[in-house]
Amino acid sequence: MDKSFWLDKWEKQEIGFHLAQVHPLLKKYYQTVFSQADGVFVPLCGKTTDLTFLLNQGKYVLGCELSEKAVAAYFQEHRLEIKKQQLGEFVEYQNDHLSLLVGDFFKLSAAQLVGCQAIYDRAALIALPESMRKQYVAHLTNLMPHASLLLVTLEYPQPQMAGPPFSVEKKEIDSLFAFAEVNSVYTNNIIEKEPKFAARGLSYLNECAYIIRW
Ligand SMILES: C[S@@+](CC[C@H](N)C(=O)[O-])C[C@H]1O[C@@H](n2cnc3c(N)ncnc32)[C@H](O)[C@@H]1O
Repeated sequence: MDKSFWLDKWEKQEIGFHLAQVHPLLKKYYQTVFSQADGVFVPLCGKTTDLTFLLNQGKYVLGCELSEKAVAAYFQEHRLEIKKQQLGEFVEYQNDHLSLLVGDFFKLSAAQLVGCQAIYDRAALIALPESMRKQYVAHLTNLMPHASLLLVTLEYPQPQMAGPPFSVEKKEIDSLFAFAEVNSVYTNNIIEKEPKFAARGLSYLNECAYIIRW
C-alpha cells in the first residue's frame, strides 16, 4: 500500500473505516491497558474519535497520520484551535494534550514518543499488507522499548476479499509479537452488523482484540 493510496482515499472521502462513535473495545479495555499510562500513542490515527476519548480520560495523546486532510478535519470537527509547526519531516498539529504528527509512521523516531507508555492500534496493523506488518511491529518496538498495546484486528477468509482491511489471524499476531506477552481477549463474529462486508462476499468477519505487553 503506498502513500498515494491513502492520500487518495482521504481526498475522495472514501473513509468507510472512520467511526462516528468511540470504539466499544477501547472503552471495554481502557482500564486494563491505559490506566497506568500518562501518554498514549495512536499510530495511523486518521481522524478517529477515539483520540477524544483518550484525551477526556486525562491522557497525553500522540497520533501519527499520513494525511494532513484527516488531521485538519479532526481539529475542525472538534473545534480545536490549531497550533501548527514543522518538526523535521512532520507537521505537528497541537492543542493542549494532543499532538498529531502529519507524516509517515516509518519515519518517526523514539525521541518523539518519550511521553507515551501505551499504544492504541485500531485498523493500523490491519491497514498494512503482510509484507509491511513485520516492519510495522519492528518499528513500534524501536520507538517504544516497553509498552502496553491494545490491538484491534479483523479476521475473515482472505481469498473472499482483497484488503485493506486485511485479515490478520491469531497465528500471525503470535508470530509478529513472539518477543512479547500476548493475550487474546476478545473475538466476535460481526458479519451481521456489517452489511457492506457481507455484500463483498465474506462468510464471516471476526473482530478481535489483543492486549500485548513488552
Ligand atoms: C484504516 S485507516 C484507520 C484510521 C484510524 N485508526 C481509525 O480507526 O479510524 C488507516 C489510516 O492509516 C493512515 N496511514 C497509512 N499508512 C500510513 C503511514 N505509513 N504513516 C502514517 N499514517 C498512515 C491512512 O491515511 C489512514 O488514515
